Amino acid sequence: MGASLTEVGSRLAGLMFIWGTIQQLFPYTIRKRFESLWHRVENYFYPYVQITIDEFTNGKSNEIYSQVNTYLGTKSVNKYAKFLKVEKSKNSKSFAVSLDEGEEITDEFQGAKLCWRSHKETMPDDSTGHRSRRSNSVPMEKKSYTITFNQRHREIVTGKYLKHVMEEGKSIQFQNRKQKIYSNNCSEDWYWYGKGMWRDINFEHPATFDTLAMDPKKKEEIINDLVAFSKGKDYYSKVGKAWKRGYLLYGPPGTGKSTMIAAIANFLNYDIYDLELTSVKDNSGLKKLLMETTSKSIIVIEDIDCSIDLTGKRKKKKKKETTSEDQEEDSDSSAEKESSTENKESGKLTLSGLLNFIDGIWSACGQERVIIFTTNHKDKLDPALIRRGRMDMHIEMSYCKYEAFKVLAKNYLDIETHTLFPQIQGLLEEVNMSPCDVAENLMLKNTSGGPQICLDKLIQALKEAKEKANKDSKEAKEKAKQNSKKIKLFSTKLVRSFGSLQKLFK
Ligand SMILES: Nc1ncnc2c1ncn2[C@@H]1O[C@H](COP(=O)(O)OP(=O)(O)OP(=O)(O)O)[C@@H](O)[C@H]1O
Ligand SMILES: [Mg+2]
Repeated sequence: MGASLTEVGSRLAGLMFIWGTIQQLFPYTIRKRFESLWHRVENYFYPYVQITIDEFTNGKSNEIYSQVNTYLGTKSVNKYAKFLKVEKSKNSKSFAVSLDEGEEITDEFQGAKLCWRSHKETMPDDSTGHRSRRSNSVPMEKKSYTITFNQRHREIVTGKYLKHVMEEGKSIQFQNRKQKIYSNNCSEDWYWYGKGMWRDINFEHPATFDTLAMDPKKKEEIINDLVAFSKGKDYYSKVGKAWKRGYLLYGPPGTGKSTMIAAIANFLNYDIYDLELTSVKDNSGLKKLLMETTSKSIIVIEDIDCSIDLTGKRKKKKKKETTSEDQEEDSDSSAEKESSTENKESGKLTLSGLLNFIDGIWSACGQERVIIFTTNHKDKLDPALIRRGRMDMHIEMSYCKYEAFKVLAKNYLDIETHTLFPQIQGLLEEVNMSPCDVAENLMLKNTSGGPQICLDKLIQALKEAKEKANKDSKEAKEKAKQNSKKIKLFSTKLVRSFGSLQKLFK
């Protein structure tokens, strides 16, 4: 296509000269006829349309250019283009390939053949106002891509193909970017790259669903739910729901709630916003934080029962400092009753503010978002906070059972079976031990020892835990017995004194 263009150009110049003469010599109606004839002749000799995509438009970087650049980079690898460039930016996981200047590549879409060409012009010194601000050794460059195609494919290209290129480019860029974890709770001297209310750092947690120890059926259910969610754009818009999903992870400490969040983030390739509610001043602060989050992200509130007082008052920062008073208040609270009074309270973070954050009208300001709460005490949470629709899936992270142990044994010791497994299975049915504690025993600290040493260590720990549990339950029974004796003694004394009182008054 490229070689014939010069030849066609000289023919066109001749025809333009003829057209100029016609315009001067003939009246309007005749000129109109010539005009339509001219277009036919033009289309006969050169039936192509060309679109230019500049790197910058009106001084601002052109988003389409970068998406086209990424799209063509992946195409060029398959299409055997000869002159390529490789770049790696700070925020991407791997390098990106792109076409070198002057290189051409062809593409096909729904029967249309398209020719892409990369261009670079070095701008003269006085051509731009920005020139003076730049170092003299770095000349200003104008980069662009052109796409040339037969005009009969104009509709396909402008209507569908360019959209396809942009979406593909965007998706490749998204997959290739480094995941981030954002926090709203950082000291002033914390090292950070971002601006605004969130501070970010690269997220590089190795947890995946393969390394997560839990019941395989439950795991599969969660994975299926996540897949359905991530592919659910059309479904959510069809049913008129904001494209978001809430997960409540609950269970004792060390059962893998935080690990599950990391596994979900890695599975979906989403960024994480770790929201520390104790650092949020009031409801409007919460709204501002929400507005600064991006789509395709997970908003996490860990230990939700310790973060905000359900009566609307703020709790103390340290999570373990819940007093008995707090607990009483919690159990009495009801979100529906509160919301009316809380809304009147200004300058505070309230439960109704949090409910609005999750599924109020503002929560739809970004798409494809997952919200995750974690708690050790599901029963302490207000039902309004975790009702379906807000927290769509309630996932219990439980003590380590045999199936979960097998995952840990494979991850930590690289074994799928062992003669000690049946004994461990029996013990795990009797003893409550968190995956965290099981994993600690499986750590190969002395590599020469092999799996046997770790499994023996685990059996020993399980036996000790069993003994302790038996002892504790015996002590508890003994205490209960003594208490009931005391109560009996007290009640007989009470009956006796009541009897003697009755006699006295007779
Ligand atoms: N289900 C699990 N699968 C794999 N590893 C686990 C699992 N549960 C715990 N672990 C291991 O134990 C460590 C602690 O787990 P994690 O922080 O996820 O527990 P948690 O439930 O969030 O605890 P807490 O309630 O105290 O926040 C993790 O670093 C991980 O290595
Ligand atoms: Mg945790």
